[in-house]
Amino acid sequence: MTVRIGVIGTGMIGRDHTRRINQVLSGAEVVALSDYSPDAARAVQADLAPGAKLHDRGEDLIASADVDAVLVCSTGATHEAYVLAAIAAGKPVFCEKPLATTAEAALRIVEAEAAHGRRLVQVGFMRRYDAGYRMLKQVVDRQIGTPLMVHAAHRNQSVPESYLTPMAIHDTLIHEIDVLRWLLDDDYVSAQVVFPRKSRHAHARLADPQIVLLETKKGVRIDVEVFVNCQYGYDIQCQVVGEEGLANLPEPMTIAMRREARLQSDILVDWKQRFIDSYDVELADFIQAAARGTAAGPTAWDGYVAAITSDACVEAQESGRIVPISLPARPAHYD
Ligand SMILES: NC(=O)c1ccc[n+]([C@@H]2O[C@H](COP(=O)([O-])OP(=O)(O)OC[C@H]3O[C@@H](n4cnc5c(N)ncnc54)[C@H](O)[C@@H]3O)[C@@H](O)[C@H]2O)c1
Ligand SMILES: O[C@H]1[C@H](O)[C@@H](O)[C@H](O)[C@@H](O)[C@H]1O
Repeated sequence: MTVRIGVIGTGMIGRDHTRRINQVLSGAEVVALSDYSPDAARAVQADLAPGAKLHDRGEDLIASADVDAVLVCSTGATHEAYVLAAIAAGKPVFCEKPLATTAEAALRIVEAEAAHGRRLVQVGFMRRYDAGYRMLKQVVDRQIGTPLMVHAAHRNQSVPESYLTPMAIHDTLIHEIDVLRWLLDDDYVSAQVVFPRKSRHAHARLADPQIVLLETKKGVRIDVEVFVNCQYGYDIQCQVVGEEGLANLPEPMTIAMRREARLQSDILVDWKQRFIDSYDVELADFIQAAARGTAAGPTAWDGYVAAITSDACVEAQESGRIVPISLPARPAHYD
């Protein structure tokens, strides 16, 4: 069976996922496209999906009888409405992170999926599919004893002026929020944000860098440096310290070169390259599950927990205080 997919939002990641589905993966085809800007959808149609139908409204794409499953790749604030519409139509939906921009909105999605009675939502937390994080998880689970601390860093080379202080949480840290609770099999109980000296490369409305301190239910202490104008490249670091040893996330594969009396290797600059394989694997998982009329991978519940945690971190940014995080009990169907 070929899963007929409609993509809503044809910006950077919507375009890249369309390429992936039509040129890299098997079992699916992008048959419909929609974007708030019709030119963006037309450009992706011309470049990557000549047979796809263009829809002015995402809601019409979701309702179309030609579409079996939906990818929501529009800007974060628009996700909730499209995911709810896909659930109402009974169609599997892959939603890019964040699932929603507030915890209340994410909860509405969790409740709609529960009322539907079957999993339909996969959230685009692709790091869970990354070979490096998967290797790290195996080591953390079996070889370094009880985890005690995590030191992590999320560095982007630079960000545009439209990127504001809270986006360091909703847009960037959200990857660590999800992947670290998965890695540790744990949840968060509190968040604090502290601000080091500001980089001169950060614009007026962005505090950069930031250090986010999270504490988990099991007592693990986590520090994540978010530094989105680090200048030198795109760099994701993660070190777990356990009772019997420590483990580091592997660096991306690169050539170590000896030249002109220097040992050198390249550092990536573009986030699209850093997790390129994991995007392929997450969408392959989505396609396989969608062919069975359901969803796999990171759940709406994971998206909801990430939203609660993000909200706490933003409150911590604003208040300067340690903000408690309390999660409702996880519904049994997400076990
Ligand atoms: N998983 C990842 O690593 C990753 C990477 C990048 C982006 N993302 C997420 O993907 C989403 C899109 O990010 P992007 O970088 O592609 O942004 P982008 O700005 O390049 O593209 C967003 C597109 O959505 C369209 N859009 C806006 N409102 C819309 C609406 N109401 N209906 C339909 N289309 C609408 C815009 O016209 C634009 O073409 C964001 O939620 C972002 O956080 C995830
Ligand atoms: O939307 C992007 C994307 O999620 C990247 O993975 C992250 O490193 C960036 O900080 C964020 O702006």
